[in-house]
Amino acid sequence: MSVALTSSTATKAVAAVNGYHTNGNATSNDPSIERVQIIDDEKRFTSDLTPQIERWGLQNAGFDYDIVAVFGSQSTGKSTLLNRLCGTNFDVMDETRRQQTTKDGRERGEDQDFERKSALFSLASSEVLIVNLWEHQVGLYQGANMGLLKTVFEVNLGLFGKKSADGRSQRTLLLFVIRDHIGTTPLANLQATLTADMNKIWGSLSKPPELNDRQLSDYFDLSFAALPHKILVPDKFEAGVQDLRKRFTDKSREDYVFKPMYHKRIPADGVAFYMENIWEQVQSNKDLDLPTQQELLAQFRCDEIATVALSEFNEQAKPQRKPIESGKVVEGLGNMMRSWKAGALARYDRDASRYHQGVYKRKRADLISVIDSTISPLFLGQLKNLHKACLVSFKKEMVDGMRGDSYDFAEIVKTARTRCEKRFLEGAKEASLEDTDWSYEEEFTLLSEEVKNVADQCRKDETKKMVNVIERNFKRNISEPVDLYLNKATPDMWDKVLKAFRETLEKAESSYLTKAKSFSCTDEENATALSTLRKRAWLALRSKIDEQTSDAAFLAKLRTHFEELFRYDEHGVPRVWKPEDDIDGAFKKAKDRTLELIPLYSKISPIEPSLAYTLPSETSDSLSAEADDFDFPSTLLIFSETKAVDLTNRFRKDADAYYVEAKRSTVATMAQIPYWMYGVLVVLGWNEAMVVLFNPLYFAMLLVLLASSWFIVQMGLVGPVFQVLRTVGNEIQRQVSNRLREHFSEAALAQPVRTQPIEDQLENDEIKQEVRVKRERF
Ligand SMILES: Nc1nc2c(ncn2[C@@H]2O[C@H](COP(=O)(O)OP(=O)(O)OP(=O)(O)O)[C@@H](O)[C@H]2O)c(=O)[nH]1
Repeated sequence: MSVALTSSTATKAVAAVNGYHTNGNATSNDPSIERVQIIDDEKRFTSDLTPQIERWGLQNAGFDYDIVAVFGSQSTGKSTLLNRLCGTNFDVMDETRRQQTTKDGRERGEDQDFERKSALFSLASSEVLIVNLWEHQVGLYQGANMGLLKTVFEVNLGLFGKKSADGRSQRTLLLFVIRDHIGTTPLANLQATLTADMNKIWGSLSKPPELNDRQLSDYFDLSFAALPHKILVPDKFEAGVQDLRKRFTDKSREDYVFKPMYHKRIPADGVAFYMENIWEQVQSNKDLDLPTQQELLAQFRCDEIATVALSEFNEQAKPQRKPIESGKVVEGLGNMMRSWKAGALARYDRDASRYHQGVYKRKRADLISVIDSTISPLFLGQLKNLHKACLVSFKKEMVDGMRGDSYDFAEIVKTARTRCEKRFLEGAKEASLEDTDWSYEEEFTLLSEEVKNVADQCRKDETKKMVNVIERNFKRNISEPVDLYLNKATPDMWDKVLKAFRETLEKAESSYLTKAKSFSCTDEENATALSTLRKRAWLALRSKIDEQTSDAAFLAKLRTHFEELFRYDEHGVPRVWKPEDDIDGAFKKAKDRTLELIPLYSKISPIEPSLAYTLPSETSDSLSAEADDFDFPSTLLIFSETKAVDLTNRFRKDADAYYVEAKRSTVATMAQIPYWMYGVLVVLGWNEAMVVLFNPLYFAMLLVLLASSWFIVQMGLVGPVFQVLRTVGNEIQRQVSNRLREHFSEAALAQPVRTQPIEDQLENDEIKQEVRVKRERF
């Protein structure tokens, strides 16, 4: 596809730029053939070029476009030629009216400067500059407008004299189209004349000193074409134009005009900006340095392209920001980021790689760094979320693993840690992009530390649990021996208790050590746990002892002991006190021996010194959060002195009560019926017994009575029958008493037997008083 650009004669060169589009009303609605006036009458560059390039469908054409400019005197058929060569629709002057379509210099006044600038602009922009002239103008310096050409060459040297950044000189094709060629003078001759003229002009140029030795051929290729007379031989003219057109369209031809070396290498999407820049430079009369222009253009365009690529990239990245910020691990984030980045770079490369390579590469590096810095928060967020998720699943795995009764703690930690770290590393690697300085090492170290802390905490909890279980078992195991030994007060009682304590503790310790192996506890931890265990065991023992030596329990023990001594004889037979028995002596002995137990129980002190157990006082319970002030020696003491005195007193009261009871029982024995009374009864009751035996009725009743008694005894109903009888008797007695009370006065009934009061025989005044009160109340 070609874009045509026209220029004009020396006087019309200014108009030429405008003239390209002067009558630029579209003759068709087809946007692909719409025209645009690039520079208006006010020398302003149009803002409509970029949209027009899009409408032409050239936006993404890259280098696949060409620019041709035409240069020539007024009304030399420039529009006619371009319309035929390039399919444009420039207005052609009406042949009958001879009014030019390109605005004349006369209309805008003689503006040599604008003329020069427009020529300059045309040359800088196009690959092929058509120099359009009548045959008869050949060899005529003024007529062929060679003055302007000279200027163009001079400026051109300023423009293209220097080599571009990539080392090549910008070349332009000058295509001389000789119009109304009659044929008298062969084209070769005309060509030679024009070439000679060109070289002459070149020679007369005032060149910059450093370019003094440069030839015309260093910058320009000359090419020639002749067209027959359009009016006289229209058919031949049209055929000639069609033939010339092939040089514009057929790439395979050797004389194809748009050779790549003439191309300005400006991508189509940057042409507008490039042209505008050139025009601005031309306008401000600055020295035109095309390589710099190309660089400037590249910077501008690369920025634009990068911005587009970046906005597309941001659109893609945006939806992932929320889930990551909300703490979610986005699966396949790395792949997504990779594909966004690759997409953005591909987009950039496609459009920007055609521009100045240095700029393109520099901007590409900038783009990469912007992309990386945009997605690096996603990467960091993903790492953080991964860290959290891995830690949570590690904890869960630990908890699940420790749910059963039998498990290998070390194995559970190992498996869970390996899985957690593997998951993190896989996720982190997936999210890391190549060619970045992103690192997940720090996060990984943090995770490893936290995993270790969690594992340590679990181990501590487990150790605590284990110590608690062992402690419970210990308590269970120590309970029975302590009960047994403390209930039987013997001098070596504490030896037995401590021996049982040591044995049970040894078992508990070895059970701890066996289990602790799978926990991979350190020696230090083991030492702490064992010392805690010992302390707790000791306290458990002590609490068991406390249970056995509580006031009530201990007094009961003393009473039992005393009873055994006082109420039972040495064979364990209960004593029945007789008046002649030495109750006082037995009482004193039993009491003294019982009181001996108080010092025995008051302190944990074995007879065998090796059995004595000690714990360092600073032993702390590292597995319990409670602060404690443990003082081992004080735990050996069961009763204080005061407490011992108190217990002694309380026991004495109990013992005295026993003594009173014993004394009473002798009084009760004394109150029994004397044996001789039974003899008197037999003698006096003999007659009555005989009557019963010899009276058939009484005898039968006696038999019935005896049979009933035998039956009751056989059925084991003696107890219930006595109970019934007792109840009935009591009731009768109560009834009789009531009746009697009604008939007799209290004075007649109250005739107490005067005996010496029992309390007078007691030693203790307090007990005396108590017995007295009780008796009076009774
Ligand atoms: N004799 C002759 N006349 C031509 C030729 N080509 C075009 N014309 C006629 O010349 C007149 C001017 O043609 P244009 O194509 O408008 O010329 P132009 O150079 O574009 O004119 P301006 O833009 O006004 O400078 C028209 O009437 C054409 O028909 C040619 O090769 N020979």
